[in-house]
Amino acid sequence: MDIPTIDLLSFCSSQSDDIVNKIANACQTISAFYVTNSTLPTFENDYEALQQLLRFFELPIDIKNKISGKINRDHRGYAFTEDVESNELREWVYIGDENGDSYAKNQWLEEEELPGWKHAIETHFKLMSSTGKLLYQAFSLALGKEKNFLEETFHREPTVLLLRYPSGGKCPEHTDVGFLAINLLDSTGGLQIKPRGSDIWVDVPPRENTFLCHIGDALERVTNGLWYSVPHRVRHEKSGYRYGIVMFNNPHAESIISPLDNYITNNFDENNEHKSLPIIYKDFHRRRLNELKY
Ligand SMILES: O=C(O)CCC(=O)C(=O)O
Ligand SMILES: [Fe+2]
Repeated sequence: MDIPTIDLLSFCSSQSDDIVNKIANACQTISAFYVTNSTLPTFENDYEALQQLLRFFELPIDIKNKISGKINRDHRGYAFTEDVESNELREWVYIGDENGDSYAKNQWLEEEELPGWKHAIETHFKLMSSTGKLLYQAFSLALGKEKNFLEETFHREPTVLLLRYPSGGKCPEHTDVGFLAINLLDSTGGLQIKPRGSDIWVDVPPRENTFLCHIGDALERVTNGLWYSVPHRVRHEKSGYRYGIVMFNNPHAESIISPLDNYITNNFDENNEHKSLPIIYKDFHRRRLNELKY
C-alpha cells in the first residue's frame, strides 16, 4: 500500500479539489501522507537548524534531568524512558506553547547551559505551527467545511516533541490523541503504521524533504470514525541514534470533542460507539498520557 504525497505549495496556490480529495481519501484509508514543498526545514535541507534543537540530548544526564518532564502531569520537559513492559526505549522533550496556559509551564535550562537552545526552539515552534495552521485549513476543506472551520471551532494548541532513540530504541504501538501530527523523520527509518483494515505493520520509509502527517483520535471522533487515527510504533534496529521532531496540533484544552452534524452517520461499529460521546479535550488528553506513558 502506497503512502500518498501532498504538495503543500500547490494547496496554498490553488486549494484545488484534487488535493483536498486526496487528503480526505488518505485520512479514510491508509491514514497517513507525506507532505512535500512546505517551508519547514527538514533533516535533508537544513540539518543544522534541526541539530540546534537536538543538541540538548548530548548534554550530561544530570543536566538534562534538571528539566525532568516526569514531575508535572503534562510531561513538559525531558525524560529517558526505558520501560520493558510498555516496549518503550527513548529520550524525549515536550515543549508546549510558551504563552499558553492550558497545561503545565515549559521548563528551560539556564541560557549558559545550552546557549541559543530556547531561541532555536521558539523559532522552530513558530515555523511548525504555521505549517499546522495550513494543514488545519486543508483538513477543514477536506471535511467539507470552509477553510478556517477547524481553527475557529476547536482552536489549535501545538506541542513539540523532540526525540532521540538509541540503537535498539522503540516507541510502543499507540495512536496520537489530538487532531494532527507533523512528523519530521530523519534518514534512519524505523516508523511503522498499521493502516485501516490491516493487521500488518507497514514501514514508513523517510522521503527526502518531506514530513509525515497523520490524524489523531480527537479528529477521528469529530468525523465519527470516517477518518482513522492510525496506530503507529517505532523500532530502531540500526546502529547509531535515530532522531525525530514531531508537532502535535491539538484542539484547545476546553473544547468539546464530538461528531460534527454531517458525520453523525454510524462510521464506528457498535463496539466503538462510546467514541462518539462528547469529551472535554483536556480530560481526554491527560487520561491518555497516563495510560500510554508516552
Ligand atoms: O518517533 C517517531 O517517529 C514517532 C513518535 C510518536 O509517534 C510519538 O511519540 O507519538
Ligand atoms: Fe505518535
